[in-house]
Amino acid sequence: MSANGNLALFETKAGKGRIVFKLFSLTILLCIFLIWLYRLMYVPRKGEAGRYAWIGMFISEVLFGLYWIITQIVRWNVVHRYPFKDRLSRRYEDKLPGIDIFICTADPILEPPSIVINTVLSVMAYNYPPEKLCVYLSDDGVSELTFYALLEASKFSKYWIHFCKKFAVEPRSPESYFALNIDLHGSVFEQEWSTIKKLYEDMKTRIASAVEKGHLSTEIKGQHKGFSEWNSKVTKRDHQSIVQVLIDGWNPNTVDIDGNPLPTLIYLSREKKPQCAHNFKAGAMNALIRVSSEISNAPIILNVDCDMYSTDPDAIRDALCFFMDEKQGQQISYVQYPQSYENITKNDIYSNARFPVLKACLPIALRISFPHFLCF
Ligand SMILES: O=c1ccn([C@@H]2O[C@H](COP(=O)(O)OP(=O)(O)O[C@H]3O[C@H](CO)[C@@H](O)[C@H](O)[C@H]3O)[C@@H](O)[C@H]2O)c(=O)[nH]1
Ligand SMILES: [Mn+2]
Repeated sequence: MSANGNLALFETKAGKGRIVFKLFSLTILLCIFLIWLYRLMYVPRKGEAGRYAWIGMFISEVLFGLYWIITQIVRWNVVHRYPFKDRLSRRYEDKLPGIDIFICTADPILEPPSIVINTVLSVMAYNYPPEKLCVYLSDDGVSELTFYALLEASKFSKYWIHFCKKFAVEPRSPESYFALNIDLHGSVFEQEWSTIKKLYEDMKTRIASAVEKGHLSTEIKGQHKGFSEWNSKVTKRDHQSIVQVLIDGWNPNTVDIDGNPLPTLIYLSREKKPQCAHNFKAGAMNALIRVSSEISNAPIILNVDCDMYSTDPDAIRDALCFFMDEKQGQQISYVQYPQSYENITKNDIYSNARFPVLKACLPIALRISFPHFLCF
């Protein structure tokens, strides 16, 4: 129960088996100490064989031991946190805050535009009032192709967001959604599914052919005034700042195919000069904060890398349960979503799926039970 008699927006529950875990952990700690003691007591004397190998082993064991002790800190008092979105809606549906969503991309080859727009579309389609969402794509690769793909995505979003909300589809990255084996029940759904899939495939083909050519036709460049920012002087390490509004959500005429408002969508490529350090993602985030503070200035910022997408359309509402809880919200300034991975090799010998991390460590380290962001 929170201060003014309302039920709390999230709940904290102690994890099970904490005592057993602590006992288990202490036995390992004891073993580590015994190994260190053994190494110290039997160091080979000067001139004896194996002295340096012994000392090397001891140093490694001390480092690994200390690392292990640090990892135990986050597992010591396991708690899980559960957000209550229904309570949030009941109390704050009319007063939900604006959200600025920052997506970072840096290289159109390593992070292909077709992947970047899937990230963009997945966050534009959140179950959240669109007029309160402002999506910024920061492009450190200053790529015309990325800008073109975003322009295409801004047009497709008018169909996609409407389709997602009408049929409550998940996930909201079109690439991942259309890769699912879906039971196409009911004629209305089937018809709309096919229409949207065709629009998506056509868009993908147009983007792929532009990427393959490596440049854009005059016809494409005529589609938006923003293309005029690119000239022969623009290089990845030296260019002026580019800010282009692709969807102006504040304009009442900007609507989806059913007349519903759309989230704002903005392209940003911060200024870069060869003599100034650009500071990678951190530099991009600083630029995003400065630009967004002049445009939307939302009190909450959501940051997503361009090589992942949001798997839960209610992810924002989950985080808001933590920030807006009347009693504890003031003490929370940061919420981390767990990540999981697609495109894993068959037997996942390097544990890229990070099953143990996701199922065992993250809920503990982050102390939340949460929807995921999925990496491509
Ligand atoms: O000059 C740069 C370099 C990178 N990025 C972006 O930063 C993000 C992360 O970079 P990446 O190379 O993909 O790093 P990862 O190791 O995949 O990402 C993890 O590690 C990063 C560095 O610790 C964190 O910033 C990320 O959130 C985390 O997912 C990506 O969206 C990039 O596009 C930029 O915007 N500008
Ligand atoms: Mn990455």
